[in-house]
Amino acid sequence: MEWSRFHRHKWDQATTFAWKNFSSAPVRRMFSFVTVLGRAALPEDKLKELTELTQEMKSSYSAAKICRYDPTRRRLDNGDYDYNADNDLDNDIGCIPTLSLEPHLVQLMATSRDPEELRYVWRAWRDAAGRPLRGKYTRFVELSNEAARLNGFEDAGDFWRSDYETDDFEDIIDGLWAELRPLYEQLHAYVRRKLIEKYGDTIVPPRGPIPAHLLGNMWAQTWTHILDLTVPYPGRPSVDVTNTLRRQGYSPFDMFRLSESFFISLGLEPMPSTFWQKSLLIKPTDRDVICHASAWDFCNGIDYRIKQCTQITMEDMITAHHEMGHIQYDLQYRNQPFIFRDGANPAFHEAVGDVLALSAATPSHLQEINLLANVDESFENDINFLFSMALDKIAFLPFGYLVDKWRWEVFSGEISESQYNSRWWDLRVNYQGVSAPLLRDEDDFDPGAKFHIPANVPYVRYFVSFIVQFQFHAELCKAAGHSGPLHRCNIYRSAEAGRLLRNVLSLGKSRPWPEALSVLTSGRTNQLEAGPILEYFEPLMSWLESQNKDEFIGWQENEAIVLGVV
Ligand SMILES: O=C(CCC(O)(O)[C@H](Cc1ccccc1)NC(=O)c1ccccc1)N[C@@H](Cc1c[nH]c2ccccc12)C(=O)O
Ligand SMILES: [Zn+2]
Repeated sequence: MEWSRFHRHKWDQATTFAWKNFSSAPVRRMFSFVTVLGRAALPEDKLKELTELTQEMKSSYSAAKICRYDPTRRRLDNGDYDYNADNDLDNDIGCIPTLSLEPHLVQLMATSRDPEELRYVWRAWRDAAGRPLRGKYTRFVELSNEAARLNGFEDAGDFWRSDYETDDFEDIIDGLWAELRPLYEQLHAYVRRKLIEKYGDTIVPPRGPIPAHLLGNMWAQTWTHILDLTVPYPGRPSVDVTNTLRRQGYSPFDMFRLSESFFISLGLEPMPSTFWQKSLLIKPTDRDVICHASAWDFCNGIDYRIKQCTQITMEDMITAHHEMGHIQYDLQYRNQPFIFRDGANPAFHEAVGDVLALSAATPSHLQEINLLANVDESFENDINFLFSMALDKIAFLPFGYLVDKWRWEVFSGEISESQYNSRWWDLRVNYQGVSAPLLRDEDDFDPGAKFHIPANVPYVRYFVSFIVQFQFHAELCKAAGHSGPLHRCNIYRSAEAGRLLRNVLSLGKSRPWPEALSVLTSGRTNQLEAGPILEYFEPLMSWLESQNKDEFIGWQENEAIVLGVV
């Protein structure tokens, strides 16, 4: 509470100055930030309620557990699994919920190929993590909007979008999605065909949305875990090096060291020594922690930490790069005035680590660090690599887009509490072309089963990051003197690429992000552009179009197969 009283006092002071007329642009910029108080603008009692609500939602989500799938458990007369059997203990088959999202359910959703087990896990997680938050969320929205209005914004969504310092942000996002949707639809059609080959067309509708539980991820936001079912040219060395990492005895620390060595090879900063002592890289066994990965800057130029419940998988190696990218950005702008120690916009912060991972994940780099056997640069291997990258970077786009589309409409009141879940599934079908594998209603709260909703972390930053990271990749590859297809570029050890990256990251938030983009591109552009990501995936787009020539592209909502559960 102390801090907010001090903060409000500074706010009162700052808002009394006629700072908007100050002659110095950086000083005006500083005042424009320090006069935004956020939730501390609320009266004490409401601030307390909002803080407690957020804490309750986060701990409820982090503690959620489900029972093991047991196919022998009682079934309804229509043959469906009786989910309620878990709870009424009188028939002595009640269970003890023991499975957590990380690592158990992540692992199950990635590796199970039993549609019934997948459907059980998909639903049980939403019962345990999403449903209990529904009532809290409505009050949370009210208080968040009140705080935003006290800061002069329309609502909390308006406040969040202000981080991008442009009044046509939604148009920009819509335009980028329109450019990328054709590529997504081609990937979606190809993957749907492969899932029909695996599971049959009674489960996967040939012209409809893909049931969300079959895509290898709890939210169907990344499809990398069904690479084995969908890879274009099977029988070649897999670019998923999970097994090699395990065979070579990699520890979580080794994976973070691997990421650090990539940063150092570019001339960027090593992790401070305290990082290795104070970070939490392994899930503790004695207490519940919030396992969702995060990176922390303790604002003293020394103490920086990552918290990640790391598994030895390729996915977690990529995430390690992502998290370390946050720390690297923190280190690069640590000499800026305090108020400017932030990303040029939130997407830049999400992009840093991913840019390096675009090089680190290339087959040539994986060979260089002995994680992949020598593979020849054949057309088939190229397509396999691009396809596996698309299962992450392209599959994610509509999800990255729709999460905050839903939240902005909740904050603005376009979506009322009675529509939370139906509007969520409208967006999931419309943008992502995925459907719920069983009936949903307004007792469910499926958005709440995704970390960023209870944790109140904005999400469109990832959509923008997945686009801008390819602009970074293209420019750094140019600086590194790369020639040839963009997807083969590896900037490892390039001092020139490192210098350009440092020039952009060290700006922090001292300049509007278009100026940071102008530095990145040597003045060629200052806008978000889909060109680089489309260029990167161009060979795959042509290949998919030829593979899909007899395929139904897109999906019809009424084709969705939804199995009712009484
Ligand atoms: O949430 C994350 C990674 C976590 C984070 O690093 O973005 C973390 C989220 C967070 C924010 C606030 C409190 C707790 C967690 N963000 C940070 O740690 C962070 C650090 C410094 C500045 C800004 C954010 N990724 C998203 C999007 C995503 C999916 N697949 C990916 C692959 C690579 C990179 C991102 C993703 C997700 O898992 O759905
Ligand atoms: Zn992040």
